[in-house]
Amino acid sequence: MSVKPRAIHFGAGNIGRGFIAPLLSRSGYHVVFTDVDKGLIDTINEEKEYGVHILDTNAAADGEEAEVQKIIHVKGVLSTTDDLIREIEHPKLKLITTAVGLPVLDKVAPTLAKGIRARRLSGGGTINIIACENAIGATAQLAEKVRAHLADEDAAWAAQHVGFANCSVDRIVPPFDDADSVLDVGVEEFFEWIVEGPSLKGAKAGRLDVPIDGMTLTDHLSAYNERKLFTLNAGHAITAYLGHLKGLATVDASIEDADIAAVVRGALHGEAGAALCRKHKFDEREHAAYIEKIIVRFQNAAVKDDVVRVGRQPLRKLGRGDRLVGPARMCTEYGVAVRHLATGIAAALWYDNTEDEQSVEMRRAVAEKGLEKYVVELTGFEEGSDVHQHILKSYKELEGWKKV
Ligand SMILES: NC(=O)c1ccc[n+]([C@@H]2O[C@H](COP(=O)([O-])OP(=O)(O)OC[C@H]3O[C@@H](n4cnc5c(N)ncnc54)[C@H](O)[C@@H]3O)[C@@H](O)[C@H]2O)c1
Ligand SMILES: O=P(O)(O)OC[C@@H](O)[C@@H](O)[C@H](O)[C@H](O)CO
Repeated sequence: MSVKPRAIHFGAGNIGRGFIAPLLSRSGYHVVFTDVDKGLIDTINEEKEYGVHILDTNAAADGEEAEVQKIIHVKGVLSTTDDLIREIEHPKLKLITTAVGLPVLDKVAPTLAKGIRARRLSGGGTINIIACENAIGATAQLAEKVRAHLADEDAAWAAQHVGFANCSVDRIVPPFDDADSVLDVGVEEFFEWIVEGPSLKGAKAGRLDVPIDGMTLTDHLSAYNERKLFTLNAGHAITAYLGHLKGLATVDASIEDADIAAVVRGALHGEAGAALCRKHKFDEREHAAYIEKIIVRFQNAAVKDDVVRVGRQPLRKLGRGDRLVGPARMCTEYGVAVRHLATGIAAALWYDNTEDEQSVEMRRAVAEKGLEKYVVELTGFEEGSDVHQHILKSYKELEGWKKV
């Protein structure tokens, strides 16, 4: 039996293979991927390794090959089988992470509850669970869903032996098919994984027994969580929706468009940024540099990220606490006028992609309910309010941006 500490990662997709597993692996964990996709799990078990290609714009411009980091000795188990429950019982298991998409946590929760019960009955030790999804408090949401499936004695055991820590996770991992193996992923060089330290359980409270190289622990996660979602993801979404409207396929091509860049900079610097600095007392100059670094990441032509990936599930992205409406609401709370964020919200409402179920549902609702009422329903901004008026005005203006 391997003596290495083990980690199970739910979701062997882009962020799982391209970000979380590489950090776990280089920190000495044996990584077990679990996924609903049987083909993917079979391939992981056949190949047992894959490459992470670092997509660096400067290297690409100089004609250099991308650096490839090999991730070795990985294993896969299908998430719908009892093999996964046996993995959760494993005495060497220390950590469970997820990157499956926020709505999928509903499906992961009953499996985790079953695994936690099995671990208690088999005398297993303490573990930590971290949901690496783009949302504020994703792990707390998962914890609540798991507890709903636990019997009292299992919940009492979990309260002692299972740490649920929220996190903020940042690395752009686009669709990638430039390699021979389907398991290979392409990633930007940058990454940031910030985890709520006080929620972790182990030999020493507030830290992992086996630390992860590249993970930062903090006591102030909510500030970092909002900073990332309301800056990177807000800017990313606005770039993608405006790019899509103009018929552009990638994020780098979209941010090169002067009209789009002006909206993104306006939304991030003067609006979301101003509100974040007021709320969290971020240093204004440092925050401006944080924004500009993000814009350089969007410009990375080696990443070639797809606006359709970045714009996926527009209704989730238009959620009241999410990347567009969330910062707009924070602006109104902190006395900052909302203009460019209103354009971003309007651009999201224009997002028309028949292959995206939420886009289809949203465009149908715009037609059936009328834009005025639907904006109130989605955003909570009252009809006639300043932000509501600006969303409507931008929506009309953006019609002129549409590629004919
Ligand atoms: N790609 C990025 O740049 C990036 C960066 C930061 C955070 N994230 C977040 O990470 C999460 C995953 O994003 P992604 O880009 O890796 O998506 P992805 O589609 O590439 O991967 C998701 C994986 O989850 C699997 N999955 C679906 N249902 C499952 C279930 N019930 N059990 C186990 N596995 C299941 C899918 O088969 C897929 O392999 C999302 O919440 C996203 O917001 C993504
Ligand atoms: O994953 P989503 O759909 O929440 O958002 C799309 C992108 O903005 C996102 O995946 C970013 O690439 C990522 O958050 C970078 O850290």
